Amino acid sequence: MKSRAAVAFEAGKPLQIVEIDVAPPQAGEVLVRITHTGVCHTDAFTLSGDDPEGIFPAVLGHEGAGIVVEVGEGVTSVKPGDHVIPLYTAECGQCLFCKSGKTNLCVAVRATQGKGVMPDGTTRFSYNGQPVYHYMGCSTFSEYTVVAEVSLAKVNPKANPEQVCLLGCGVTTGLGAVKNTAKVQPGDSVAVFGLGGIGLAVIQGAKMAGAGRIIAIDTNPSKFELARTFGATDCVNPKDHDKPIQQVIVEMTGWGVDHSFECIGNVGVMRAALECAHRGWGQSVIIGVAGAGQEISTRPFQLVTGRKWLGTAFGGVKGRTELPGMVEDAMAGRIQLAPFVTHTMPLTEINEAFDLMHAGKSIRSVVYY
Ligand SMILES: NC(=O)C1=CN([C@@H]2O[C@H](COP(=O)(O)OP(=O)(O)OC[C@H]3O[C@@H](n4cnc5c(N)ncnc54)[C@H](O)[C@@H]3O)[C@@H](O)[C@H]2O)C=CC1
Ligand SMILES: N[C@@H](CCC(=O)N[C@@H](CSC=O)C(=O)NCC(=O)O)C(=O)O
Ligand SMILES: [Zn+2]
Ligand SMILES: [Zn+2]
Repeated sequence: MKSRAAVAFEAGKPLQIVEIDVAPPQAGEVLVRITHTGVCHTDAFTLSGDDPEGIFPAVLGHEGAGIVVEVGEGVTSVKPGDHVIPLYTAECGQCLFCKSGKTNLCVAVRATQGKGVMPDGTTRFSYNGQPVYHYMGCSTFSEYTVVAEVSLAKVNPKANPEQVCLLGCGVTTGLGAVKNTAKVQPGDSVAVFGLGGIGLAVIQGAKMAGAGRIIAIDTNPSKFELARTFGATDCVNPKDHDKPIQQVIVEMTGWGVDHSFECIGNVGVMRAALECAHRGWGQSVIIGVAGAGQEISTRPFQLVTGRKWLGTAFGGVKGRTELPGMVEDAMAGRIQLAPFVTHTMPLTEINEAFDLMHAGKSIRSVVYY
């Protein structure tokens, strides 16, 4: 079948809106009509050419909501008409990782997903007879996409897709990082570096966890108002200080914060986030994705004196098990999604979403089909 799609033909170039061919779902696969998709910084990261797993031409996008159109052989957990959120972190329930009870990092389709193909090693997308690759197992920048059954969470059909698509990545990652990775406790102090969709979701999660002081840090002060709305108690612009930001945070708090979160993808800031954690027990969670060849560093003394460095993917959330409940929470107002959606646009204007992100003018742009 034909599908309108925004294709990344080349790194560093705008997406092109074209009509691609989408082959039918094979065994264990599902054809989904995407109705809405958020644009996450990770899409921009891969488009920039910095992603070691980046492969072109590809249909990017991984923060979507849609409706099942057709299922391949053997698919039993979803049927045509079901409302779904594609998952870049699958949940098969059978692999070593799923069964461990220790992680959400299912490996069922991860190896082929990283190569831009479906589990059988081939792609369902083509343009002018040439292969176009999948992305993060989702490819939500195509109106019709093919996804592995294990990469779909079935959700309440009454949910607003313009908002719940954000549970496909940004908001879930931030909330989950607080709850599952850092395990923030009532009264704990928190520092959040980077106030995009991820950082603001961390702030929302910290507030929900009953955190005491929540320090929001960004070089773009236009982000502070929304950060305060979500629960930030202090807002800090590193550019206003003539000393390292970690020193600023330590001086503000005495010994540093109980938890810090890096939500940018900047290895220098990752170091600062670790070094503003409390002596003896402070921990720092890396959420941001850094480019190929980048490495983190700090003095080992920072760890010797009790700080911990952690990381999280999709906030440690098991998508098929937990997303349906998170959608219910959003519908009941227990999770706020509306404030994240600063812009909406049709697919034809998707490049504007990237421009707004790079200009620091958006939190989330949601594209509709
Ligand atoms: N680990 C995971 O599962 C996930 C990771 N990510 C990653 O999280 C990061 C954030 O994503 P988004 O919120 O979508 O990005 P965004 O671009 O919307 O927000 C980033 C924020 O960081 C701020 N910033 C940039 N440099 C800074 C600096 N030196 N100091 C302080 N603030 C600075 C920007 O002004 C902006 O407000 C990206 O690296 C993305 O790839 C995103 C989703 C899931
Ligand atoms: N492909 C990159 C790494 C990209 C990455 O770290 N992705 C995050 C999700 S970012 C979402 O917006 C993640 O969950 N990683 C775990 C995974 O299994 O991909 C590289 O190769 O460096
Ligand atoms: Zn994302
Ligand atoms: Zn698994």
